[in-house]
Order: sequence, then C-alpha cells, then structure tokens
Amino acid sequence: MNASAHPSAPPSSGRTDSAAMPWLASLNAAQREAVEFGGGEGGVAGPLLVIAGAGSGKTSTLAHRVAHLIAGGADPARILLLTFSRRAADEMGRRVQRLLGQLAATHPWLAHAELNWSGTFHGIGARLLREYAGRIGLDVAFTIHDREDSADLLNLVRHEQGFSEKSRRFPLKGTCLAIYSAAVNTRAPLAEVLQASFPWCAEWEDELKRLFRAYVQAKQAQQVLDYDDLLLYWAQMMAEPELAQEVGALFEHVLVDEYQDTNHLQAAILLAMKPDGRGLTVVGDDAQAIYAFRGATVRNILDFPAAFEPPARIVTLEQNYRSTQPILAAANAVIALAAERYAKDLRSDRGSSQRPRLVSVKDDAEQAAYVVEQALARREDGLRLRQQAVLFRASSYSARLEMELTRRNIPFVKFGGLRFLEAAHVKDVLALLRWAENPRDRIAGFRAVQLLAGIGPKTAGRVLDNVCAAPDGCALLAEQPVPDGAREGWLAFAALIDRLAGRDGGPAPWPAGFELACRWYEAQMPRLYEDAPVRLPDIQQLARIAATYPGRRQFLTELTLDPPSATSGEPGMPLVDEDYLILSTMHSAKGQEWSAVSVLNVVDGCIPSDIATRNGAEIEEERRLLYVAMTRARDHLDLILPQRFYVSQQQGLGDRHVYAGRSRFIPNRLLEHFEQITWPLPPPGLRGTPASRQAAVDLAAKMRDMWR
Ligand SMILES: Nc1ncnc2c1ncn2[C@@H]1O[C@H](COP(=O)(O)OP(=O)(O)OP(=O)(O)O)[C@@H](O)[C@H]1O
Repeated sequence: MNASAHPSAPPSSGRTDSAAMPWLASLNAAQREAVEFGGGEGGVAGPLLVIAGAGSGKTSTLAHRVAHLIAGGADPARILLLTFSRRAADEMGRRVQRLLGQLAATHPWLAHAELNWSGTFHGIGARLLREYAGRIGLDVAFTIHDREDSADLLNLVRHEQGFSEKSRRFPLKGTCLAIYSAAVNTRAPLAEVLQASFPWCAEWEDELKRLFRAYVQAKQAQQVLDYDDLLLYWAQMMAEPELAQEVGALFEHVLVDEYQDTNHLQAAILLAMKPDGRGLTVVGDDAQAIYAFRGATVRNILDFPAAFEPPARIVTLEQNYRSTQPILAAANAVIALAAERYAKDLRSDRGSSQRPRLVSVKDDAEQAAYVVEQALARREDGLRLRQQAVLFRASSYSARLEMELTRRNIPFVKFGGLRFLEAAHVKDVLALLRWAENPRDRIAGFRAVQLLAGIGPKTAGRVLDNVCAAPDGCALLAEQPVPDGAREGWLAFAALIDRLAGRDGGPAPWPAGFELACRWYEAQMPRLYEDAPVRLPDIQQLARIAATYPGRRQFLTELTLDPPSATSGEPGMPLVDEDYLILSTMHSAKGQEWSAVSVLNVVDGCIPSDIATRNGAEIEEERRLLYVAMTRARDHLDLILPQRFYVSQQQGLGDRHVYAGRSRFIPNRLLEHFEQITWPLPPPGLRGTPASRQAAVDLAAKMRDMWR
C-alpha cells in the first residue's frame, strides 16, 4: 500500500529524525554508513556499492537501509527492491515491516508502509512488460514459458527447419536453448558464445542463427515470452530513452541484492533506468558469485563504481556475525586460493575450540548413516532439526540420505530438487489454463489437447493449426475434426476450455474455473498415470495456491516465475509446526544460515563437479560454491568424504561406483584448519591420541616427498 494514500498519512515533511531511529544502535560502523548513506537534506543520494563478506549482514543492512529510507520520508511505492529469489523478497519485506513497526507508536503511518515493487528481476520485468504492453507492441495476455516449455518450442522449430534430419548430429534441444540463453544473457555475439562455452557446436553457427530467428518468430506469433525475454524485452524497452526515463522516474530508489549474480542485461537495465546512479544501491559479494553458468558476470560488481561520474561510494562489510572463528578461518583459507577476488579481511568474534571436521566414511550408505546419527545427536542436545542443514552439489547426491531419513521416519524438506512445475501432472493442469488464456500458445495447446483419450500428436497439430489460423475468439473448438471415438470427450473438453476462456458468454470464472479444470483433469488422471493417487494431492495443493490469487493471469505469471517445490514422490511436506531437517543444493542454500551444516561428497568429481571442470573459470566457480556452502554454518561444520560412492545417470557412463579423493579445494596445506576423523570410529583401544592421528598425516606427506 502506498503510505501517502493511507488515512493516517505522514505529516507534510514525512521525515523521521535519523537520531530517533532505534535500529541504528544495533549496527556496526560500516553497516551504519551504508544504511545512512545520502541521508539528510541533500535529496536522493548518488550510487552506493556495498561489498559484503559472507555472514557480514548484507541482507540485514539492505533491509535496514530500506526501512531507513521510508522512515526518512521516501515513498514506499517508489522503492524498487530487486532480489535473487522471491523467497528473499518476501523475507526482506517482513524485515522492513518489523523495523518500521518499532516506530509505529509515534509514527502510525509507518505501520502500514508496504513495498509493492519488490521481487526478482524476472518477476518485476513481467509486471512492467504487462503494464507497458500496449506501448511496445506486446499482447497484454502474453503467456510465459518456463525452461521446459521453451525447450519444447525450440524443438518444434528445430524440427520444422529440418535440422533434426541432418546427417551430422545437430545439437539437441537442451543444448540449443542453453546456447540461445547464454547469447541473450551475456549479450555476446553467437560466434563468441560458441567458441567460449560450446566449441563442439561452433560448426553449426549459421544453422543456429537460423533456428534462433525462427524461434523468435514462433514466440512472437504465439504471443509467448520465455524467461530470457522478460529481461531482454525489459532491456530493449529501456534502450528507448523516453521509456527508460519514464520507467526510471517511477522509482526514486532502486536497491539490488546479490549483485554478484546479475548478468549483462540486468546491469544494462539498471544503468538505463538510473544513468547517473542517483538512488541506486547494490550489494553483493564477489566471493559468492555462483551463477556464471547462467550468464551472470562478476564484472558487474567489479565495474559498478566506475560506471558513474563521480564514481559510486563503496562501503565494505568485513565483520562476520555468523560463523565461529574456526569455521570462518577454514572458509577463508579455501577462498584465499581463488585466482582473482576482491580482498576482504573477514573476521569473527565468535570463539570456539571446535574446528570444522573432515569426515571420511566408506561409502554413501555410511555417509547417510553418519549424517542421520549426528543430526539426531544434536537434536538430543537441544538443537532443532530445522537448525541443521545438509548441503550437496547435485540434487541426486542426497538420494541415499533421503531413503535413510524416510526409513527412520525423520521429516525433511528439500530445496533445489524437483520443482513443482516440473511434475508432469502439474504441467498438465497449467497447460489447460494457459491455453484458455492464450489460444495461440501452441506448446500449452499441444499438451492440453493430448490429455484426451484417443487424441495424438497428429490430431492435436491439426486442431492447433485451425485455432491459430482463426481470428481471435472464433476458433469454434467444438467443431474441430477429431476421431469419432474421441468426439464425446472432445465436446466436454471444448466446453470446459470455452468456459475457462469466458467464450461462452459469461466472464472467465476464477478461482471457480480452476476447480472446473481440476475436476475435469482428475477424471483423466487414472488413465494418464499409474500412480495417480500419489499425484492427486499436488493438484489439490495447486488449487489451494490458485485460490489465493486474484485471477488466472496473475496466478500463471507468478507460478511460472516462482514455483514451490513438488511434494509427490517425496516424503510429504511436514506441517509448519513440525521439526524437520533441511536438505538443499548448494545453489539453493544461497543467503541462508543454519547452526549445523553437513556437506556431502566433498570429493573431486562432485565438488568440483566433473561436469564443470572444462576451464579455469568453471573450476573457480565451483570453489566459490564450496565457500558458499561452508559459510552457511554458524556453529558446526562437517565436510564428508565418502571413499566410494554411487553416481547415477552419468551421460554416456550410466550408473556406476566411483572412487575419489578429497576435493582439490582442500589441499594438504589447508588441513590444519580441520579436524580429521574417520567414521565409524574404531574401537576405543585402537583410536590412538590426537597427536598420533596427526602423525599419520605426516607419514603420508613423507611418502609423497620420496618422489619429489
Ligand atoms: N550488527 C549486527 N550485530 C549482530 N548480528 C548481526 C549484525 N548484522 C548482522 N548480524 C547477523 O549476522 C548474520 C548474517 O546476516 P545476513 O544473513 O544479513 O548476512 P549476509 O551478509 O546476507 O550473508 P551471506 O552473504 O553469507 O548470505 C545474521 O544472523 C544476522 O542477524
């Protein structure tokens, strides 16, 4: 809500004295400088870069800055806050409100201040594009394709262009999409992208160009945008000076979290909106840049200050509040070996005698047993499971652990695994809605139509051709040529779609329309899926989520951009008040913290992952990923090293057992930062003393020295 629109609006000055703001006392000097930067009577401040080490309170500093700006008189409706995930945006909103709540007794209007422009770049992009659709030649009813839909459409075009019949093998749809996406997000010429990241596809440059041209045409004809388009269209819109100025003027302040993981397009958007940097604040940590594989570039943060004249003010946060000193020392040692970085002197006042542990176990079964035993032991000591996380490089690494947790009836939630939207049955229902929303969306239509018994790709293709050729709203679905055996079902289906689209006279119903779609779909499920009963709760869950949105369009947009996790096929999502262990990929652990963290498979081949060791830059990113994982821990950190583990679905290799050594990111010279243990512990009589265990390491070094 716009604060000034509220009945108890602020007094005309709308300002609160800086000295009266209660939160300032809790900040350290650097944080306070970042929060207060530009305060006072000088108007909107120039650009600010906050370089923040892990756990140094950058998220909290950003929230404080937003609260500070609002309390200082800034209109919350004119603050744009861009975060990496929707979850982060929600969390930030909550923190800002909590802070402003502290002033509510004396400044009642602050209790109602709400940030209504906070979200991810993609989410905000979608919203602006819809608002400006008419001005930039977009249909306001455009639908958004997720990665899988985009790959399907690209595949269709690839086929139509005859590339699937080439005698030499043309890149597959997933690779084509990755190349397309890399070129769009890095803004680099195709030849350069191919050379740098896809050299084995370089011979197809001309064909790929043709393919991408046709893909863009197909998207435009169908009025669909893919994820990359949300940024690309926004950036193109900002390349029009008049529009850039107009959109830029909507926001007095623009604040960006996790700036190290933004790409060229995102930087271009910001600079076009705020060319002189006034009102622009970005925060980030170059040591935590982990999204280069999606086109992010750490140069954005490194080059930010010099993009303005005078250059941006830099504030560096170096006090770590999260981790104990030994954990921080180990993490610092790991990142100190990085090839290039902004040097930071991260320190912690949290003393502890416990170094992080390097735990050797025989295989992934023992790894799972170890993790469970430790988690339960800590719980016995009073540490809730929710305060404990298990992190891994690839989602599949936790399979054994998930089985063990299920067997022992220990609840857990997993972040970064199968996403809700990737579940086939969820995609089915959304395809129905999307097709009703936009009859030109062929990917949605193709999926929806084939849900019917007796209708295959051929009939579906014919129906879609007819629908696309018909003028808007005149598709006459019921009269489409379908096989006789399918006719009865088809009539009911056509009536459903017409009802959902509001083509049967009444307005499109919502959320009742969703219920109708679900009821129709549930009747099809037993035919479509053997395990229909397991999938059914997801559909019911989807209906519950849908009911919280004002309409179908908002629902589809939000869900495509920020899907919740799937539940079926995994242990049920625990109740909110229940205790549960956190399982997460390292990427999804970004920005989080837990008291105890265990990292699985800290061995070469897993971290760095053997799919990311093609060049130095990829290896450096893997190092930062391990650093991100280690710096999530407050009090306990275990890095686990199975000597033998099982990997599944390796391309070209199939499932197999692998033997591997400790990750190259923890070479021998870093061992002093860790306590090394082997689990299960040998019987007490055979354990030796700490000194004799250290001696074993020295002996190993001597053996190696023999060959120097
Ligand atoms: N001035 C402060 N005094 C005490 N604790 C603080 C202070 N600033 C931050 N913290 C605490 O430090 C921890 C880390 O803060 P936050 O999550 O904001 O860090 P971050 O910089 O975003 O971390 P990362 O980049 O590693 O994700 C939190 O538990 C937070 O409450």
